[in-house]
Amino acid sequence: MISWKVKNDYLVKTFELSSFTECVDLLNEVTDIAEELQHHPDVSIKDYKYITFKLRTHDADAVTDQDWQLAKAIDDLQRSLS
Ligand SMILES: C[C@H](O)[C@H](O)[C@H]1CNC2=NC(N)=NC(=O)C2=N1
Repeated sequence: MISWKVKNDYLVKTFELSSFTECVDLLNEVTDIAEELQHHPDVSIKDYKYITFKLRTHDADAVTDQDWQLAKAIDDLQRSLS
């Protein structure tokens, strides 16, 4: 699995899943953790099965530990759903 990369000042990862539904299911799970952490990703779904998360701490105008914490949580959720 491709790991998170810093691109244009965002921490970014694209997951190739099996379907649009799997992308939406992952996003629904991420919603809960984002609310818990009060830290929210930018999200896009492209070509029905590629979901991209872009993380950045707006308050700090940088990638911070909070982004890495959310990134790890997204990886854990994705693993738990697969
Ligand atoms: C008050 C609240 O905690 C902040 O506005 C949070 C909300 N969610 C956030 N999400 C992200 N990605 N970056 C932030 O700086 C941020 N700030």
